[in-house]
Amino acid sequence: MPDALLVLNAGSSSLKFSVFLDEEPLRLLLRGEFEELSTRPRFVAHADGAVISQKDWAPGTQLGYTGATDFLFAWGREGVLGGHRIAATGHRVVHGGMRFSGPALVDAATLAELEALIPLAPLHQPHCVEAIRAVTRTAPAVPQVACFDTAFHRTQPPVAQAFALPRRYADEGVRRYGFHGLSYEYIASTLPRTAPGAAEGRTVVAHLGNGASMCALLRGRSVATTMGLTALDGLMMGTRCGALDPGVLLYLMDRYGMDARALERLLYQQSGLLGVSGESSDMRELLSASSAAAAEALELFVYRIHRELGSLAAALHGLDAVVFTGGIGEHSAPIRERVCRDASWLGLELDEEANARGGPCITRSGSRVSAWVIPTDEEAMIALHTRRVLSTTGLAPGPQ
Ligand SMILES: Nc1ncnc2c1ncn2[C@@H]1O[C@H](COP(=O)(O)OP(=O)(O)O)[C@@H](O)[C@H]1O
Ligand SMILES: CC(=O)OP(=O)(O)O
Ligand SMILES: [Mg+2]
Repeated sequence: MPDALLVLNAGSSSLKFSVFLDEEPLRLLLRGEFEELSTRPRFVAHADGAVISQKDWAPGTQLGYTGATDFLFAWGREGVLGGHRIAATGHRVVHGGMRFSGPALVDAATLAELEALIPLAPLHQPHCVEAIRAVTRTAPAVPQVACFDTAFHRTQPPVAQAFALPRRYADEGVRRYGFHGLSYEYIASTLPRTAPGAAEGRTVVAHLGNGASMCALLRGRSVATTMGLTALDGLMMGTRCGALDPGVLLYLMDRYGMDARALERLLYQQSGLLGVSGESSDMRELLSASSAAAAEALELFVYRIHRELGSLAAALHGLDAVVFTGGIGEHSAPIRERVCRDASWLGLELDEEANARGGPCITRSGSRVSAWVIPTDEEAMIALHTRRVLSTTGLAPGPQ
């Protein structure tokens, strides 16, 4: 009987999980999510498209990532895994800093390094560190593998990773890292099958979810991306501001006496779609809202994507294809349509019907630049990395 691989993706307020069977190719057994972990926790698990388990906690319950992980392992022992043993847990870890350019087996030293990177990803890193600690406590014999959002971008040329700051800051690691790398890596791995021209050429992938970024791929390798040292830079996001004149920070500090924590709250949690609309960080809600502020938030969201598309096309010295992915990129035809219309000067001719259908190709047959909708799967990428690390470190379990 094949072993199971558990994948944990700790987001800013949710914990997504998947269980894959270690077959060739990997087979998804079930997946699910905990939402609103510190306010109104909910758990749901799906298998073969149907809900197999659900639980709601009382409003105000502080389940947290530790409580969620403990619950998940206890639930797993109730028979839902059909006797498959969990051979390893793979985690999405947002920041790998300078040290990690590929997945790594977690030990005490690795965990300490991940913890030291918390200030660089305050919305994400504390949660994956907490999930790793919880698994260590609940299932100490299960090996854990950290898979980094930053790793895929380490192929970028030095100039794309540089800030124009005095050199000593770069030497201590103040440079552009980029994120959503597991998503981009997954998309790059599917291109030869789904969009062969894009796989061989100059492609910009737009990962548009709660967090949003874009990546320039040259023959499937990252050469530039919109996020930087932290997951704040680049596009406007659900609650994050994206690119900002650094002078704004100086102004806010002088004018309002804001310190680092106050700026962190403002830039990570109160800005973006939420800040500009004053209503919601959720794209679905804004698309159905009627206020002028919601319309302005959408206009700015699309404008920023278009501006970054031009910039990444410049980094690629041209453009052959655009890929939309992430919750918004995969599901919002109106946002894709607005971006593609703005990008018509690049030679992108939208096929409205194909776009309304959700693709995969959403441009007309003669379009010089093609555009695609490709669902991402960060969890599958993590499972693949986890399996590889297990086999290269000799931890892959033998027949049972
Ligand atoms: N049908 C849809 N139309 C428009 N936006 C959608 C749709 N479905 C999901 N979204 C948006 O996707 C975003 C969440 O993206 P997702 O990639 O799931 O988030 P996360 O970054 O938390 O993984 C939300 O803004 C949500 O409103
Ligand atoms: C890095 C990042 O922004 O991740 P997410 O989209 O999950 O918030
Ligand atoms: Mg995401």
